[in-house]
Amino acid sequence: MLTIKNLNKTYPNGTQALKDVNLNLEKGMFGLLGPNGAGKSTLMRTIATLQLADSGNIQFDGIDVFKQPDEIRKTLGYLPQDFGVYPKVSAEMMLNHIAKVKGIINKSERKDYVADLLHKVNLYPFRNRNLGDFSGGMRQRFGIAQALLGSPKLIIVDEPTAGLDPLERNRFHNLLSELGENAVVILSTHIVDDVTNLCQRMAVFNEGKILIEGNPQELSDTLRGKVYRKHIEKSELEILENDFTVLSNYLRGGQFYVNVYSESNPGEGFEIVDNDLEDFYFYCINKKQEQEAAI
Ligand SMILES: Nc1ncnc2c1ncn2[C@@H]1O[C@H](COP(=O)(O)OP(=O)(O)OP(=O)(O)O)[C@@H](O)[C@H]1O
Repeated sequence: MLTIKNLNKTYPNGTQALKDVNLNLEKGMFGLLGPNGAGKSTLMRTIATLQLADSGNIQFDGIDVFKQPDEIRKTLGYLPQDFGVYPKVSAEMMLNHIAKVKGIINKSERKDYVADLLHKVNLYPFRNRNLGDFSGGMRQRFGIAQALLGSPKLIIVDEPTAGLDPLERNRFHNLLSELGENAVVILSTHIVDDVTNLCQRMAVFNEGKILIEGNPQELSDTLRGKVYRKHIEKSELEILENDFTVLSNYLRGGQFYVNVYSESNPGEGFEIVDNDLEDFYFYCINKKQEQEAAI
């Protein structure tokens, strides 16, 4: 349904944010994982018709995104990373306005529709409050509501759960997975667990390129039996990094641990772990750095 072909983008300052990106996405949720500056937002903004690429093309259900931006906007729901609001307008008034712009002409139909959306994101009790008086999480939920207006068939959400408390995050996840039944949903996030839990397909994106694409579970399984954990003192980390492929280091219960990639048991004190997508993600990013170091 969404086809991205040979997409390239270099900003005027010389930063090459997209390097020959190719993707084919079908209905369902697609997760985009990548470190800061990988180019995720650039890709999202380009699909959302907010900026042009230097070359390449994007098609959605027969619509050429660059040539027919107005057509794609009719079927697009977009939640950007930084969602600005008009501070002196109430949530209900703003949604009502956007609904009108999106073509919901009938007044009472629009009222019901907006009320339903406000219920969905748990903002109905605050519908008359000005957006400027919303908390960060409430603002984010409002952003989600506006992205869902008009039953979009292509939904792009850039780090949508940032600032949401655990209850609202769950609520949003349920909402997104419902939407994924009828739409192409692209979820850009730093939260690896969200991709594991929600997405049928995913890609690891770094330095403007797709490093790998696939099903989260299948990708994670490629490392099965090759990730080992060891409890170490923090001061030992540097030595370990010289000898092993350290995927990550973290604290658990106040203790310092490393996860290491190895074809066989790396030695005393290491135990095999039930690896997850996060290990795979770090493995991809790490491998890329190793390849660059070897060149
Ligand atoms: N308007 C711009 N002008 C110049 N460089 C830009 C611009 N926007 C982004 N960049 C650069 O392009 C690269 C990709 O940025 P982008 O925001 O797309 O990454 P990202 O993966 O979304 O990062 P994050 O996870 O931090 O949001 C970065 O090096 C960034 O500094």
